[in-house]
Amino acid sequence: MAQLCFFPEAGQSKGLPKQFLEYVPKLIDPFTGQQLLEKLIAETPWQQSMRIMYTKEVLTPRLTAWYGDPEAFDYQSLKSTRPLAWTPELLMVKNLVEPLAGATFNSVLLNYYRDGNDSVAWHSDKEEILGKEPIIASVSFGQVRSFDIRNKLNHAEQYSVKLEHGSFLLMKAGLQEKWEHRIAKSTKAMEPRVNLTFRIVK
Ligand SMILES: O=C(O)CCC(=O)C(=O)O
Ligand SMILES: [Fe+2]
Repeated sequence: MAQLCFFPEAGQSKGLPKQFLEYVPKLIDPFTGQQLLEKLIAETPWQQSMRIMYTKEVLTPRLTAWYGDPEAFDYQSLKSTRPLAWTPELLMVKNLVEPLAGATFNSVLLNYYRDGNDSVAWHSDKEEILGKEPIIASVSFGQVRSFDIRNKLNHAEQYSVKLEHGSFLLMKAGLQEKWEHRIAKSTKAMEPRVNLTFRIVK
């Protein structure tokens, strides 16, 4: 794997399980990042999905979109809609992250957090379709948001990384088994943020 910076910036809490995470604050320069952010917000066919919470159906508190190699997996057996075809912008970012991740991704899930009310609740990405010990590469644009992680067996063990505009976060093999993550809502005014999570769907 290429040599990465290990959390060189302030703003990251101490004690992060760095064996499972790599963070590069400036993978993409701010100007290019801003252009990508605006284009992704304007041109992505964003959807708001439903999920079951206890017994009620609720709207996911953010917008999402799914892109990928249509021939790489049987999306019908995944009970999923067909992924959208890669755009030049998404391929550009994919080509940047693959050498850092040491992996070739066949899909990307986009998350659009419109403001501080948008969030993703505690979860780990460990669906069967991602295989055992998945590697996920995450790239963020726009508003800096806190990526919190907590130990599944001891919720008091909690850390956070501030995901900056143009930054890269690698969730390495093993993270999803022991740790959960979230992007919490914020009562402070928040500008839009778009996050790309590159994944390998089996
Ligand atoms: O927005 C983020 O940084 C995290 C998104 C996430 O956890 C996911 O898509 O599974
Ligand atoms: Fe996640």
